[in-house]
Amino acid sequence: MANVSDPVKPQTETVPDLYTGEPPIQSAHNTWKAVDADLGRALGRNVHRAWTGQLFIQTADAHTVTLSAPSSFVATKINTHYADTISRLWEKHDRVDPPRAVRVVSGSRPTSRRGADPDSARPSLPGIPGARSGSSPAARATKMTLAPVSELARKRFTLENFVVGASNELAVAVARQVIGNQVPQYNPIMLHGANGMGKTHILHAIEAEVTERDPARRVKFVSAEDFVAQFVASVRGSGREGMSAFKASLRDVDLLIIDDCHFIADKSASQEELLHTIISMVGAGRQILIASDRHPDTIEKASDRLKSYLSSGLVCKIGPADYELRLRILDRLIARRREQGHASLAIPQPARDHLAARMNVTPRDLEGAFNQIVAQSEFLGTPITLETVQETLSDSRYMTGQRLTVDRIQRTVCEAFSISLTDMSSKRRARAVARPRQVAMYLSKKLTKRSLPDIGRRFGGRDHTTVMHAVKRITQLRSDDVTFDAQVKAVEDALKG
Ligand SMILES: Nc1ncnc2c1ncn2[C@@H]1O[C@H](COP(=O)(O)OP(=O)(O)OP(=O)(O)O)[C@@H](O)[C@H]1O
Repeated sequence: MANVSDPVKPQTETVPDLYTGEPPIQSAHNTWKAVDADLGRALGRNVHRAWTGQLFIQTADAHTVTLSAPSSFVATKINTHYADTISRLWEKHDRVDPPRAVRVVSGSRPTSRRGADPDSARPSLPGIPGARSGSSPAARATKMTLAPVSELARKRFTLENFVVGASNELAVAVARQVIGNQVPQYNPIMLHGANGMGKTHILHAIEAEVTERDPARRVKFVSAEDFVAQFVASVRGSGREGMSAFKASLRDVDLLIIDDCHFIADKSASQEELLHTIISMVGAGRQILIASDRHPDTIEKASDRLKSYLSSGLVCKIGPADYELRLRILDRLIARRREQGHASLAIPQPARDHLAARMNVTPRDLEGAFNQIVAQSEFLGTPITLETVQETLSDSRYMTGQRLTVDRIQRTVCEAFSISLTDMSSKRRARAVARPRQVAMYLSKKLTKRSLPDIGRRFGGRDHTTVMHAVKRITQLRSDDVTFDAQVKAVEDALKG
């Protein structure tokens, strides 16, 4: 069995497995195909694409499979949020009997000219390899959730490293308020914003700063996925005591942080448990901080009661980063890379401008493109120029993030006007719903190549004349009403970057 304190070694054990007859690395690849497909379904396409979809098989032997993430940040996020799901699915699909332990490390592909990231020596899934034979999923879930954020993550995800702009300044102010005040001013606090906007960064920064400033203040950070896994495990397996222990582990703290809460939405029993957790924390005067990729009102399948409690304290949005903020994030990335020993790293101004202008989706995409450009220049020993940046960004992976679809327009409009996605296709005619719907139709016509009938179909099967009317109405309103015009322009800018 691989010792997690060893650095990642090339795969050594090539003896075919007695059960499958396949070499371990081959069966690992085959198993991964099935797990990869299931992960997309279990976590949702966006989450999978952003995180677990980036994993690849690093090594495999008869006992352990090592999955590698492209950076220590991605490895940390996967280990703190998705490790249990990966383990569970691996166990389900592994072609080797008994199923192998899985661990996630950060590091480059085996064919790379570079060695594995030193981070990879860290035990990324504490307890997993040694615990496989005897430990229950619940026990493993608990261990994983309690795994401390790595030192590296702690140093990196600080408020100091978080670049503040108009789209996130409220969230940062709220974070500072939570860090500085033991007595909650607003409770619960709900932080929402699309994937990759920096929610997890802020949450980790709060956790780290509170722990450092005041070790007596008990802080618990849990992903919604682990919340569900532990809740289900305690319902199924460990009787009344297990359930009490689960509740206590969440509620007997001074600050409870729950990430990716939208994950709980379609799980009714977990929703109920979350609701009672919120009520209990607020009632006891203990701070609860929750992050989600959307406004509570637009979490489909969340009960009205849960939505109402989630919105009952303070709801704080992190909006899309504008060009100026993206440029400053880029500067921060460059400065950090220089501090890490790449003192000569240089990106000429036109290349920086191009990068910040093109990578108009999220800070995560910007960071991914930056890493790609720097790595390419290091590996090839070539300088970074406007041309090399243009070439890298023409890669389809970066282009797909920017493609404007009716679906993306609808989601962005819903977020901007705080209505639910179902309202886009509903028959509701109240102005609070009908106007944003018209805005989404107008923007779909303006920003995509879709025909009027096609757009109509995507709004609950409406006629093309309805879309035409929406386009006329919004055009008229924009010229009559400057405030409304500014509102629509903000949405359009966010979509175009
Ligand atoms: N304002 C910012 N300044 C510096 N880095 C940022 C900023 N916003 C985001 N990032 C970086 O972008 C990456 C993605 O951020 P993070 O994972 O916190 O997003 P998220 O909103 O939690 O996404 P998800 O919903 O997918 O979990 C991280 O590397 C984070 O450090």
